[in-house]
Amino acid sequence: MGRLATISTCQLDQWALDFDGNRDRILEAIRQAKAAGSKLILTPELCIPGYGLLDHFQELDTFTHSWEVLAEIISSPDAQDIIIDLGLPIRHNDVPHNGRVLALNGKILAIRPKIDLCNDGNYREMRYFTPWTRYRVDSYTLPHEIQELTGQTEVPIGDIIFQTLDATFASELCEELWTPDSPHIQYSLNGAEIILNSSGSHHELRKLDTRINLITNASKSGGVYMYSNQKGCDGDRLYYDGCSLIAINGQMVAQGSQFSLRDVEVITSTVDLDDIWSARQSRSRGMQAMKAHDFTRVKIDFAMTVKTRSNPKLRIAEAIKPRYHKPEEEIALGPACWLWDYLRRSTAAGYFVPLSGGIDSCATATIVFSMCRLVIAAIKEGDEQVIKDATRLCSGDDVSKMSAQDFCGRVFNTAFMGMKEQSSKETRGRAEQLANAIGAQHIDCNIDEVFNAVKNLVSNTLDFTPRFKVHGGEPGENIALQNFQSRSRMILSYAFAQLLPTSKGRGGLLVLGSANVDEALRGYLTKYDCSSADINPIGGISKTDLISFIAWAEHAFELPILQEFIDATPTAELEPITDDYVQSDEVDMGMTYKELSVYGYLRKVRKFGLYSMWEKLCVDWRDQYTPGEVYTKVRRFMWFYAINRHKMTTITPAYYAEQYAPDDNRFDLRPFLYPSFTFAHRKIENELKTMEEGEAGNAGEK
Ligand SMILES: Nc1ncnc2c1ncn2[C@@H]1O[C@H](COP(=O)(O)OP(=O)(O)OC[C@H]2O[C@@H]([n+]3cccc(C(=O)O)c3)[C@H](O)[C@@H]2O)[C@@H](O)[C@H]1O
Ligand SMILES: Nc1ncnc2c1ncn2[C@@H]1O[C@H](COP(=O)(O)OP(=O)(O)OP(=O)(O)O)[C@@H](O)[C@H]1O
Ligand SMILES: NC(=O)CC[C@H](N)C(=O)O
Repeated sequence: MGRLATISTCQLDQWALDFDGNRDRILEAIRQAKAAGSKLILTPELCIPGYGLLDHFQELDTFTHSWEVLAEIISSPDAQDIIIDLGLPIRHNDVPHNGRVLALNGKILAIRPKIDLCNDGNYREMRYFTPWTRYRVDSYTLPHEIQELTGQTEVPIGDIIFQTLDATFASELCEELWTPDSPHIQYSLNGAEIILNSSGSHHELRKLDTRINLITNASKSGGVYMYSNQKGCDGDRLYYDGCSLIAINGQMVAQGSQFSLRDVEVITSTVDLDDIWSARQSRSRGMQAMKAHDFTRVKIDFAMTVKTRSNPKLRIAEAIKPRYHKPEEEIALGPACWLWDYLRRSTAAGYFVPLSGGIDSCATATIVFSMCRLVIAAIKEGDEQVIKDATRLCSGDDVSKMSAQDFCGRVFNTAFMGMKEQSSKETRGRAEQLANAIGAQHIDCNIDEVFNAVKNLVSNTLDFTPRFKVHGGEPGENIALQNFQSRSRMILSYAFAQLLPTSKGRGGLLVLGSANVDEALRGYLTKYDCSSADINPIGGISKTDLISFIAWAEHAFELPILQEFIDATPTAELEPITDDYVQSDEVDMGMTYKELSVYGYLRKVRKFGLYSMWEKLCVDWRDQYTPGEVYTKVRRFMWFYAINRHKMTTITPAYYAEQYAPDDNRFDLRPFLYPSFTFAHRKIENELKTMEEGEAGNAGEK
């Protein structure tokens, strides 16, 4: 008894097309795994070029450079005597595949191409890769340079199981785990002891639970399941959230961090492969195993395990409980890590936020502060890369003794841009107090001059003076006047971001947006106002989640001022305040933020049209609203959604965090010029009529 295998997985903060950096991070992970006594290391999906290359996967250079980097890795003296599982695109018979290359001691063992590609939501793998056919195995002719390096010409490529002298394992790539008929089922029935899952899986609020359930379920009938994921922002809207882990027989024994600024994190465990035996001793499994597909086995002349007796001190990993963050923590940490990667990789000098005193820009600013807290914590832990990047951002100054507030003051500027009449002293005061509390450099100014200049120019040119609604103006005039203000703020934001003394990096300060996912869905924003920014950390987060986040951050970040943001009624402050009128978001929108979350979920996640949405809500909301009232609500939502959909084509790139994000650029592809939904309206109205007639009939019978 006792076949002890010490094995490693890792999470790497790769960057699309950063071949040098990606290679260095992979080699560092291999070094750390070897230092921990590992005989096998798993790396994330497509980790050599990076996962998020999108159409760069169609370039031949990407294939060539990936092999060149692979050659550098496998020939490195640091990468010997350990089985290495690497991710790169593979061209076989001129068909592109998303592949894994397994190597040992400078030789290629075999190639495992991905069978089930991911093509939902943000994923477009079918655009660049062809799925490998299940159970197929071919011979692959290695690129000439690799032939020269390894002395090999051909290696097996396909759906295979690997067999060392003392253990068996097989690869399963990311999405393959998420399918109903995952390859690991057949591998496991064939006796494969370890499944190696390499992933490029992004953060989404409350998603980790699904991932961990899939992994623990995949190993519950006996076996080891290793999971390796990318981490960080690799050049796009997604944050890959690590959580690489090792499980055995349905129980987790190791889990990597979900959010951290560490570029390389290696997770190593020693597992006893003989522990798998007992978990596989059911006759029903045995009978299924007799009928399992017979896989090609790639034999490896290498021992992965040691006997317990030869190393009695080796500690076998024990079961641990999965670690989940609360959604509020996920909001604080995920976008903060993403912002840090974006800042250091863009080489900009810092961030700028137009701070209104409302909850959304407050959330964006608090996330920047969260980033500063993470940076300072990483500096204290001695993270060399973070120290280097932070020192650059602070113009070479010593960062070792800085507080989060000190660092924030070096990389973050905010500005309140008020109107003398419309901006209340409360919003102005809140903005300033928040900036002071987090240490940001703050500007307080009024934009009346710009507003009046635009208004006068337009009035003189058109010989027509627009008036606010409260002064007797028509809706169109009222909105035009609001938009003069909001669009001027956008121009001023860019002017400040470019010219503030802190703007010493390439591109100055990056302007952050703070339109939330619900406003985007309803179109409650002015096109090209401050909703237009460089990037937006909260554009994929709902208003309700943002409020909970601010409530959490008040205590977690010791910022008492945040309570005042929660207590305030959300208002755009774009219309003059009078004795009996203060503009309020939910009144303006004609729906609540809570309702918007429901519509967003039904439209995108449940894939409901107007009619199905009405049917569903007639049931879900039956205690509050009649079917007729539900119809009015759904119809109103779809109307605003449709007339404002064009705003999604230019919406600022946002951290993707919510399943119902309406971002038209990558995630939610739909038309932006809609007809009115007369067909669905008529159908519902007919049904309402039938319902009314039925009720009248029933009443008559009584
Ligand atoms: N089908 C179509 N395809 C392409 N473009 C189309 C279009 N229809 C209109 N447009 C364009 O869009 C323009 C109308 O959109 P836009 O200029 O944005 O203006 P609009 O949506 O009419 O008004 C902005 C709304 O957002 C509210 N707001 C503004 C600022 C902040 C907040 C907040 O608290 O969050 C709320 C404000 O109170 C108002 O209700 C048209 O003038 C036209 O240029
Ligand atoms: N007085 C202001 N000073 C600075 N920026 C402002 C001001 N008013 C609005 N903004 C910017 O414009 C964005 C959208 O405006 P608005 O406040 O109307 O909408 P919001 O999405 O409800 O945001 P918030 O909750 O931050 O107020 C804000 O998030 C903020 O970045
Ligand atoms: N890269 C992939 O195959 C992604 C798979 C899966 N849908 C996830 O989000 O993790």
